[in-house]
Amino acid sequence: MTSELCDRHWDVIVIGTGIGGGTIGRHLAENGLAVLFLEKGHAGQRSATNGLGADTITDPTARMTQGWWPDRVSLCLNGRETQPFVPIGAGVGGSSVFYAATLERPEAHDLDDSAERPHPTGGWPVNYHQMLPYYDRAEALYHVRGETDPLNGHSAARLGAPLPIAQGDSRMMQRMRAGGLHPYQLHTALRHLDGCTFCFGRKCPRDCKMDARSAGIEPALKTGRAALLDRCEVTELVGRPDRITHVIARRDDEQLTFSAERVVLAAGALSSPRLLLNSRAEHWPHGCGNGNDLVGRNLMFHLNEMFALWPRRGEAFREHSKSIGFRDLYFAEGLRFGMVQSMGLNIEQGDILHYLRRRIARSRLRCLPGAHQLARVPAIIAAQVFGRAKVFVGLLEDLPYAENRVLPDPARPGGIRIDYGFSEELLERRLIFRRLLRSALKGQKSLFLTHDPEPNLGHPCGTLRMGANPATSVLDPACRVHGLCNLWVVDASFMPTSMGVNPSLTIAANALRVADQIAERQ
Ligand SMILES: Cc1cc2nc3c(=O)[nH]c(=O)nc-3n(C[C@H](O)[C@H](O)[C@H](O)COP(=O)(O)OP(=O)(O)OC[C@H]3O[C@@H](n4cnc5c(N)ncnc54)[C@H](O)[C@@H]3O)c2cc1C
Repeated sequence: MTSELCDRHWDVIVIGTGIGGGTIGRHLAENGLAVLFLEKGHAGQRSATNGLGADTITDPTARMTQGWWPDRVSLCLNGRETQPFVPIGAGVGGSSVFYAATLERPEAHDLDDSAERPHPTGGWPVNYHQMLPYYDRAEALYHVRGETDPLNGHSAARLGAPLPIAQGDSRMMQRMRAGGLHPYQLHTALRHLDGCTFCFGRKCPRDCKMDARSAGIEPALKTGRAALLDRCEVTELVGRPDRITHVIARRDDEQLTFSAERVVLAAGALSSPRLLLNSRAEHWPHGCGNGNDLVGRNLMFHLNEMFALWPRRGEAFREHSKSIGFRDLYFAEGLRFGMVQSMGLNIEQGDILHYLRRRIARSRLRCLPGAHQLARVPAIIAAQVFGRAKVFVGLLEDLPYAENRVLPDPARPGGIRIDYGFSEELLERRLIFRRLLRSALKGQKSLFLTHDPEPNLGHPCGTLRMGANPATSVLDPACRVHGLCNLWVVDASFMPTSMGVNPSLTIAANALRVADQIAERQ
């Protein structure tokens, strides 16, 4: 079968099957194009009920089989070198099979420049109004349900009805309203079949949670015009100065060559730049599309500000529901922050203990004999007095800086290196965000769980930024690599700024926009 896939000249090859790749591939296959998906990870393991245990979490083979990125990355964070595993997917559906399915729209100022809300890059080359029909379509494709945000009221025509809300959550929303906030039920990509167990943060065994697999790859394959080759890592793009002619990949130690009229790169914001930088030729001496040394730069993550909120005495959360969000601090005091949302996690005594011990380890108390054990006492008291708490996260927008970048790891062939530092501007904005959060939560029993700034390594973006000017961007406004007539990028790399919301709805909407342009050029 593999040789048949290699022999055929495809209409489109899509590299990577995450939200970007799955969404565009489905749309193109449904519009009559022959699409080949090439995916580094496995197609199997629809459900990950066994998950990764303490004994397997660092085992590359187990990680790969379960759909997680297999290798450690070399991370230089603010000058400190570490080798963590990053929480990104490597399997059919990419990271989205593990995501929490919160598909929220950004706000107009995330994309547009205006006198009231100046945009840090002067604005995206596609404005909010132009994106709106694609947000509608992406919401329909991913069966997004939830309540309209009372502060924005932007088109919710396509939103499905929110799920019935648990009593504890409903009371918490009432208290938030009484405190002047404007909470609403989060927008979630969920068909909600009978017996739904809310697979937020883990693989859904059915077509209930809508991700790139259930809403992208599987419907694409059903058209009969698409094919998928898993365990197939693309290692190089080959071509003429203005055109990709071949895609080189490795599968089971065998080198394979594929060809197509068009190539769509959707390997994720950490991997797509690496592939371009590894694609060198006489006419691409610094890598494909890298004439201006921008490939891999402007890497952004959100900063996570996590806090716990406790219910009132006598109230309890019955389930790990991920239902509440608010945008009161999205843009405040003339600054860009982001939305706040529940994470679908409740914390108990053990989690509070863990948190307190982490704080002690960082403070001068760490020198006190027995301080580690002493933390048990306030943890037990907190858990008994307050009960279980609900965890929230404030997503703080990150902005692009050229020195923050991803590149092939010079120390490990095939590896990823990330150089990332917190700018002064980000750290200052973070302090203000925390102050505003504290003030918004006044009168509620709350506890900040984040101490040091924490980049959300599961939200990388911006590494192949889109722009009208080829001197300052890698992709043109249609997400085509400047100077190449048949290479597009549709994963999170294209984003000029990280916005104040989760990225997936925008990645999906943009993939539909690019798909329309490719289909029209047929
Ligand atoms: C635990 C978790 C929860 C999250 N929750 C949310 C949420 O609620 N809402 C939200 O909007 N976002 C969420 N995110 C973030 C979101 O999942 C990602 O931003 C989004 O899925 C990224 O999609 P992508 O298309 O850019 O790439 P990816 O999902 O990274 O997909 C890229 C794919 O390409 C493959 N690939 C890489 N290199 C190659 C190669 N050389 N050859 C072939 N294939 C290759 C990879 O294996 C992978 O399958 C979450 C992320 C995590 C980890």
